[in-house]
Amino acid sequence: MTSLVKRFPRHFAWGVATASYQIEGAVNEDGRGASIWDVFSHTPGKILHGDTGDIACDHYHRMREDVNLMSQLGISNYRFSISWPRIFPMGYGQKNSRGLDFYDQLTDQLLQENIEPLVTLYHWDLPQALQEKGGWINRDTAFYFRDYAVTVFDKLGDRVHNWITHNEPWVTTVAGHIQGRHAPGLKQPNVARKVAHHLLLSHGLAVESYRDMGKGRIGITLNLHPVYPASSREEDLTAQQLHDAFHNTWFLDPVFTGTYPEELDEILPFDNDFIAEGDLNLIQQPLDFLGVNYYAPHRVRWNPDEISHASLVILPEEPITSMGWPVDAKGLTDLLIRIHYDYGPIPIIITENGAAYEDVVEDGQIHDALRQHYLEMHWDALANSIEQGVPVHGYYVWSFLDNFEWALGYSKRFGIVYVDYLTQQRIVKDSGLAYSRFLREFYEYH
Ligand SMILES: CO[C@H](O)c1c[n+]2c([nH]1)[C@H](O)[C@@H](O)[C@H](O)[C@H]2CO
Repeated sequence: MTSLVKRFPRHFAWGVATASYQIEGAVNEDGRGASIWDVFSHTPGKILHGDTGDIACDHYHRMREDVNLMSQLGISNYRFSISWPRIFPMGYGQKNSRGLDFYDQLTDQLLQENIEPLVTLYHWDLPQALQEKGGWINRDTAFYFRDYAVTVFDKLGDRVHNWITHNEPWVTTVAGHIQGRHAPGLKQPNVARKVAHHLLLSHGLAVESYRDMGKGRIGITLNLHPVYPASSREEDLTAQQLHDAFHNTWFLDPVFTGTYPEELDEILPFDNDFIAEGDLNLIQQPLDFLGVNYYAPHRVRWNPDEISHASLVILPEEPITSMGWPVDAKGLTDLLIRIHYDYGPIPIIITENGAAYEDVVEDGQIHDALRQHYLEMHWDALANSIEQGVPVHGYYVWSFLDNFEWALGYSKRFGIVYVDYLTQQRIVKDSGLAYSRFLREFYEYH
């Protein structure tokens, strides 16, 4: 492993990541308002096994224990998200001081343990009260988001210097408003362009506000995939182009060039009456970094029945995780090089990378060799990217803890720390111990 640590720069930020609804629990405590995920998870049939985030990892009550465990493992960077309905139970108006206090205490605890926070403002848990006013279909939500962001910047900005406005607006747009498999559970493709635009507008408003308030770094996190054609046939090359627009440039282009990709109009035609003068300038304002969530590449073949006119192809011989996602670390290198050369020298942080596998507790240990190998292959791919000139500044494992995996509930485990949901016991998996050893070597070397 020693050779690998030498391939990363001295100040490279190694960390772990989580998200509020997936780990906190305490959904009815200390003034928290309902989120769209509380409503969605309590709607019969939406979540596997009827699981909900009501308790999750009980992190709201175990925060100090969890931060201490990170410190024991030698983790020095922690990405977490803030639950908007803990701060504004109705989404706007009267703020909830006890909700702010939780994140205030979490931030102080992290800093006491020399762990640098990276805070995501929105990881999908919209206040239900705003959904009842139209949610992201309503342009007002973008401005309520800005006001929420300003409140959090004001409370934590003296100690938090690294911010992410949105986690994966594509998922909110597509899974939440086209496919219906995520909250708010809508199947309305005709609103998708508007939802995506309002999410991006809210990003721009938050960045603009931060520039007036803070001196730290702010970016956005996008879920991105390299897209490979299944063959050199013309139709598969067309599928690659359209799928790339649907999954990648739909959000990369407005953020970095202030335009929407024309290919998208073939897939999701729209009348641009919801785009106001100045919106795109606001959306494309300079960022300090791009957060990239990478798990797997997409290999596609032409399929006009799919919204992106493409179907994913999994090769019979390629290894997959328990999510059915291919294991292909070179895809990370290909993706980062493409971003670097298509969108300029923007610093990149891998804000999520990890794998779900079936974990078995044996004599109090979890020998998750497949997850450990997945992670180590991706660290090597990341080093290759850096050696090819891509300015990668950090990497966060998804996830620190096993947690609520959205529509799949607790059936999928991504953690480097195992959570026994009956007892809430934490058990560090072999992959977590390996990460700890790697970090120790890295810090000793540098
Ligand atoms: C294609 O994977 C996406 O980029 C993605 C994967 N994941 C995510 N986005 C979300 O940001 C996390 O909340 C999920 O728990 C995590 C694991 O599913």
